[in-house]
Amino acid sequence: MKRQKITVVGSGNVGATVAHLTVLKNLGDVVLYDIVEGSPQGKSLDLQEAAPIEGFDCFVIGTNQPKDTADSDIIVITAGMARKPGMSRDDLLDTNVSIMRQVVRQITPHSPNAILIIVTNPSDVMAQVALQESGFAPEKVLGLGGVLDSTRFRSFIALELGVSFEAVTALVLGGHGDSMVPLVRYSYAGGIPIDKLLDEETLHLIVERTRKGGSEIVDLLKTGSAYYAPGSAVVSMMEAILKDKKSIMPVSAYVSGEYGLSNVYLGVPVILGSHGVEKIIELDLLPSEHADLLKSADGVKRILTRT
Ligand SMILES: NC(=O)C1=CN([C@@H]2O[C@H](COP(=O)(O)OP(=O)(O)OC[C@H]3O[C@@H](n4cnc5c(N)ncnc54)[C@H](O)[C@@H]3O)[C@@H](O)[C@H]2O)C=CC1
Ligand SMILES: O=C([O-])CC(=O)C(=O)O
Repeated sequence: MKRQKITVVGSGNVGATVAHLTVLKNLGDVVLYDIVEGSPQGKSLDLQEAAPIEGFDCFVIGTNQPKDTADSDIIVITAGMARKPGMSRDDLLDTNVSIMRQVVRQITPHSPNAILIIVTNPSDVMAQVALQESGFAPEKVLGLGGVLDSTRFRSFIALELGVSFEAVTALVLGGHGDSMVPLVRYSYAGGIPIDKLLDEETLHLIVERTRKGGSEIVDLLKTGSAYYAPGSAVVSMMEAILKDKKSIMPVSAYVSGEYGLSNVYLGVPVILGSHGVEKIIELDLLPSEHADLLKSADGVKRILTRT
């Protein structure tokens, strides 16, 4: 069987965490790429040296050469600036859009069959930039958002109920920003709808905390943004693709008519497998939920016009 090859662009907090989790789960060989000399090389050697203890059989290399990423099955792009307190994700647009264009132009021609997972913020807009620059099919380009926002939502519900984290499933749709749409109606603990277990006011507080989940970490860290939960979210998406799991998860996908929306990346539930986004699932939304989704899409489209 061919060894799977995963390129992680950007060897900073999120990139290094993704690389670490990837090898711990034995998902494939990892190439860590960055423009800064020494950082990807040092981090990858450090990771490689954990192999005998952790029992993984993956090669990890660090590089500043795009050609070393050739023939990757998945390319995760985390290159770019992270926000600091007081900034929104959209404030990163101008800096990160030029980094995204440069990275996609340099890296993707070496791996024409790869699936791209875009992490760099604002991630819905960056996914669209990556789509344009790569010329890849839309189902092969997806963004991180919903899986991270949903794991935060799930964590807050589990903490409030004092139950197993695993027992909670929950869904967050929309753009990965303050107008994301946590769906209480599609969230369960042990199969029980959460509105049967928590009162309206508590649910409202949990929804608001989820919407501001990224900022909550930024305000605590002060020097950058979250990376452990984002790393886990990315690796769960990678695993779905590499193992052709047909997982149902909310990812930022290119919608073409679904939910009455077109030509925009937005968090929607999809079936994720070896072909990338294999199907977008259209849920029956209440008028208020649909209105929230449209509002969130408008926000993404507004930023898109500035690229
Ligand atoms: N979509 C999401 O849910 C999330 C998105 N993010 C975003 O991910 C990005 C990365 O965050 P961190 O890893 O915390 O930042 P970081 O500052 O720790 O790492 C960024 C890395 O990108 C590298 N880089 C910059 N320009 C590059 C280029 N042209 N080519 C290759 N590498 C380049 C830097 O040298 C640095 O190593 C940020 O934009 C952040 O907002 C972070 C968490 C979640
Ligand atoms: O908040 C940020 O800037 C990073 C991010 O997207 C998140 O943690 O949700």
